[in-house]
Amino acid sequence: MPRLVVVSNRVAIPDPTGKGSAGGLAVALKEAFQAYQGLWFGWSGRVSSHPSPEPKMVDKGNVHYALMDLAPIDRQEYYNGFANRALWPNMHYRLGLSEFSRADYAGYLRVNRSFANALGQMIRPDDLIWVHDYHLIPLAAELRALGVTNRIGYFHHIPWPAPEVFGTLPGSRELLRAIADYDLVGVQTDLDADNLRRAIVQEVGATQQGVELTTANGHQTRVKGFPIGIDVKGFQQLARRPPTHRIVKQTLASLVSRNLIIGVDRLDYSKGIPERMEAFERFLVANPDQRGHVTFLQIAPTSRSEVPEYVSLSRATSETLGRINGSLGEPGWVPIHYVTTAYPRSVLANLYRIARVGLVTPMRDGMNLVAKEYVAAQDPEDPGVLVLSKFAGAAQQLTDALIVNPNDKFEVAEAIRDAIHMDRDERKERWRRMMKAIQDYDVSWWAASFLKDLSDYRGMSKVRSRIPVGQ
Ligand SMILES: O=P(O)(O)OC[C@H]1O[C@H](O[C@H]2O[C@H](CO)[C@@H](O)[C@H](O)[C@H]2O)[C@H](O)[C@@H](O)[C@@H]1O
Ligand SMILES: O=c1ccn([C@@H]2O[C@H](COP(=O)(O)OP(=O)(O)O)[C@@H](O)[C@H]2O)c(=O)[nH]1
Repeated sequence: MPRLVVVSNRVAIPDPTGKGSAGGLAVALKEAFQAYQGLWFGWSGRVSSHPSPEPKMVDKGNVHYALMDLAPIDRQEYYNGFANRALWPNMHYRLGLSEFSRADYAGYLRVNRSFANALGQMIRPDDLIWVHDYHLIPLAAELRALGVTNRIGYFHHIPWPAPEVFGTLPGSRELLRAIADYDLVGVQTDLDADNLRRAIVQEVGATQQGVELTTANGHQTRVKGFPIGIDVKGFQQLARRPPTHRIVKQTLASLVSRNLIIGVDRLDYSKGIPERMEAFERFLVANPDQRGHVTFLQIAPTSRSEVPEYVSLSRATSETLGRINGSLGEPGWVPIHYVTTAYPRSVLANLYRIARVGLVTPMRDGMNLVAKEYVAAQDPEDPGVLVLSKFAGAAQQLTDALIVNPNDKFEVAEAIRDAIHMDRDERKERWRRMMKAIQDYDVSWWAASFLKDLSDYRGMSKVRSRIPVGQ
């Protein structure tokens, strides 16, 4: 059995108390690491003025964690800058927000190179290497340039936009060349896969046969959709537990007999939070009988707060919230409850189960695990209704949600109305079909099918003679 080497920007070390809120990737990889001996390499999350070029090693269970600190300039240029101010908005179709800077791009390439230098020394000949996320696209190219011939896979968690959109980003062709140095590239949906294959053919001159692409140097790359799933059973168990957390008890007490609508998202412009608040406002204006009978709880943990666009979003969201609560609220009833704290998954599971409507309306989203968690948490005998944006990857699988265009607040308002009034039989039938979709493609399926495809790779991962990107 080969060793599994996972590389990601954020590394989730298990919380010894077991109480911490595990991130999506940590849960997703937990099972993969049970089947393989593992090494997980990435950023420690710490910034230090003189970071060591060697990782700090931490051992937990059968996984070795190799953690790299970043210098302040690296964090700024690589994470806040190129990854989150240029790539993230471009890949979420927000070209007006995409800020390219040559210095940031150079910082992005520099961090990828220093990660490759540190990781390259730890690689054994049979290791399977699995890289995650847009922060690390050039990593395989850098490893190849160091002589690493192992099988290397990459999973892209966010949307891959149409070639015409990605092509607007300076450096995009170089990044496409770099991505072709992976042996297997996984994306969330078939549409993402089609977009990426078209771009590699158009910009790098690769030839295509089905999901296989061959570049001029003879390297074969397979680009396929592997929709990420959740730990359905684990989430169901959490949701069935009686509410003990103060926040859940308080929410229940404050609802009295009102219906709860819930939204849970990082405070990110891709999630459409102010737009969703305005759709809820429209719902209340169009359905005055519902005023005082429904509460919308939006949980929106602060995210990437050093990036200017996120600061503006935070301000705009608070303004929208204040305006709506001021104009439609009544003594004893606040229409929208808004919190920017992150809650543990156990609390979310209880809240999802209480909520009559799950409102998941991103403007664009790779997958959106919250949509799947909301479904998993429901009471089979009295399930709530999921209202889901057509632009979330999850909409490709959860076709029994009420699918909406988040740009149309009238349409979203009507879906909220339909969800509130939907009879129990229809709710049960829709829920049953959505449950089947998330059970058939859960997180174990995701990790196992990606790793099987990567293990089966029989192409030749030759050392590149060409210069790595950015030189
Ligand atoms: O690490 P941060 O900058 O705080 O951001 C949090 C994570 O956001 C992104 O998540 C994506 O992956 C999810 C799971 O595949 C998917 O459901 C979602 O649609 C994506 O937005 C990002 O890809 C991660 O790197 C971040 O850690
Ligand atoms: O207060 C919070 C808000 C979110 N989450 C978790 O964060 C993940 C968000 O994943 P998603 O794919 O929906 O969006 P992302 O933030 O990765 O873009 C989900 O597993 C949520 O349960 C959490 O643990 N606490």
